[in-house]
Amino acid sequence: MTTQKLPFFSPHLKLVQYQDIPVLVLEHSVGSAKISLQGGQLLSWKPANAKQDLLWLSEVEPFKLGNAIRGGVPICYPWFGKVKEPAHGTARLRLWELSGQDISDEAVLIELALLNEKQQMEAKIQFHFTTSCEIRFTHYGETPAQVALHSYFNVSNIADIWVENLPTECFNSLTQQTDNVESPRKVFEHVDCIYQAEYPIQTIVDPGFKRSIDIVHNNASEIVFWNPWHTTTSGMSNTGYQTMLCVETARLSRLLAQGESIAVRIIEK
Ligand SMILES: O=P(O)(O)OC[C@H]1O[C@H](O)[C@H](O)[C@@H](O)[C@@H]1O
Repeated sequence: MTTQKLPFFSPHLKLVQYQDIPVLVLEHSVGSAKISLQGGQLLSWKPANAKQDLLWLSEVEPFKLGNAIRGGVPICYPWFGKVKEPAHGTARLRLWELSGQDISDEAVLIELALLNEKQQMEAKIQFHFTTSCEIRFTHYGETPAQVALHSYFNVSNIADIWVENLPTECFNSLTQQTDNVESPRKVFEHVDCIYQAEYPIQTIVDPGFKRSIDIVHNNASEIVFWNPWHTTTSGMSNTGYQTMLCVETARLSRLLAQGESIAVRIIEK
């Protein structure tokens, strides 16, 4: 991948170009992160001393404007899924603006805004990096909206990991039926299901990477759980599914009201 350097914002934050896509790159003592301005999408988060990225990003991602980036934490907004075109809403395809930053020795806050054609704020996203990373999304539009923080987690091998603290019932989007499922849950086939957000924390246990990841949801109503397995998926190689798992923090049935926020905190243990 070629990167082109653009003007520096601060010693810790710079803007680079990944093919067509402008990307903020943070290098700080709390860790390193990359945020695409298309989509306001966190692409990478590696806390200080972490051996592996917490987030998965497709190794075949073409970084083309107007093409949804496969990996990181896409923001699906103002709708989720294929209820309308484009799938998962327009926010992941649009350019967001850097609207604030606050960088101290112990913490970094980066804020991006999604503006409409009248320069009014439709939505805001705040990334708060400390020893963990919190992503907080706020909806400002008048019309109630859906949102999903569609996190792709980086795992050593999907065959060896499991997820703790999910409910034992979910809606299977593939069969359109409610299923009873095991908890802790392992993934060994195409899975696409929606859980009620009964428990605010899930944990991905990954013995291969010798770590666990806590996923702490705030103000979610659903958790979406997805791995495409061998299903052909745009922007993903045919082995991509082996090293990723999506556990998504969502508001699907209970729409976000104007001014309301949803957040996820990602903690490596
Ligand atoms: O291919 P995309 O539009 O990025 O969607 C990727 C996936 O997102 C969510 O996890 C949905 O539940 C899946 O049904 C969908 O396949």
